[in-house]
Amino acid sequence: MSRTTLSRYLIEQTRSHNTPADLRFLVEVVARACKAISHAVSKGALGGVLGSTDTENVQGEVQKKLDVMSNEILLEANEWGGTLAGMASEEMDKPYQIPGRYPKGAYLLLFDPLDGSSNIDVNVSVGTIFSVLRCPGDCFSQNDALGEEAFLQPGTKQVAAGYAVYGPQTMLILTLGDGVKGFTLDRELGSFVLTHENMNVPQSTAEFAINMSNQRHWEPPVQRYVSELLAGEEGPLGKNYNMRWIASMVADVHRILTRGGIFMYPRDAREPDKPGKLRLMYEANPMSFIIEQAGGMATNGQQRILDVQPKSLHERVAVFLGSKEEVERVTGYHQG
Ligand SMILES: O=P(O)(O)OC[C@H]1O[C@](O)(COP(=O)(O)O)[C@@H](O)[C@@H]1O
Ligand SMILES: [Mg+2]
Ligand SMILES: [Mg+2]
Repeated sequence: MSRTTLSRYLIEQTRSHNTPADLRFLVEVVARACKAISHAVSKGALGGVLGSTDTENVQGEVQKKLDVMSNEILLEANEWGGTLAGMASEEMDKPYQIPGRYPKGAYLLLFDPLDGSSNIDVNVSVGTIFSVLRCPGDCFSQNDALGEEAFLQPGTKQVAAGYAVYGPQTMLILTLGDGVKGFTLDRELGSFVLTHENMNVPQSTAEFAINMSNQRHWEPPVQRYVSELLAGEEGPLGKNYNMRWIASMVADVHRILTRGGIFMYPRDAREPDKPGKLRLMYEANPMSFIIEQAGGMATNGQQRILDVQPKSLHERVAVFLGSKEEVERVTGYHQG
């Protein structure tokens, strides 16, 4: 029996679900870039790709060499194809303008080129997260420059989202708004092959993920919830919970997509003007779209993440996502 590659899946989607041909091409190009990033990541010390640069990104974080390389790979792969009006990245201050020599298209691509950078040098899974929006009608200003405003759309407007995880296997997880598919990179074939037909997040779980070292900074609803998880069978939830924290959102979310769980990165008291660590546009929105499409739930404690109206490109947001029962519970604790 022939195997379903990503290309074949996308062509079938074009036929059966009217996925536009330019969106199909866009996803294929992103997948090709992820293959190149996977290749670079796998070289490790042999390829001289480990370690940091002497630059900082707009968030004030020191950039790893692979953060910069992955960003460049994604820009170069996507700028000429004629599907995009512009791109935005966690690693770039301002939106990337499609060079004048290339045709422009209808979509906006946003990405976290390398998620989990702190894990690169210790050979733990990292990934790439991406989100696709339509460029609104008034996308370009009079001088043909693409402004930040075009990107400031709530997550409900995403037409596609996905991530690649560079782990023991390289996988690409994709949603076009019709469920979640998982593809595994066949290195001999050079193609992503459909291996996970319908990814579903179990409704209930006994596994949680949070950076416990921040406990003293959390707000009361999260303090309450996590203390109940830790109380186990003797506590109000009446069961024992296990904990996992990989510190790469892609890897933590991938585990949850595979076997359930709840992932939390709450806002805390350290930087009151920043609601959490994770970025709404590059991390929270695409992951929330995927989790919801897989039957899970994603909130910032107050509301559905996909409904948050972004005010700036690099905005941060608190994140609670995964198995519905637990996300509902901790969200409820925020609401009194
Ligand atoms: O350092 P901490 O608190 O464990 O934070 C880990 C979180 O930060 C992130 O690494 C942020 O992503 P980047 O590596 O893209 O900056 C998430 O992937 C992860 O969930
Ligand atoms: Mg990240
Ligand atoms: Mg990153």
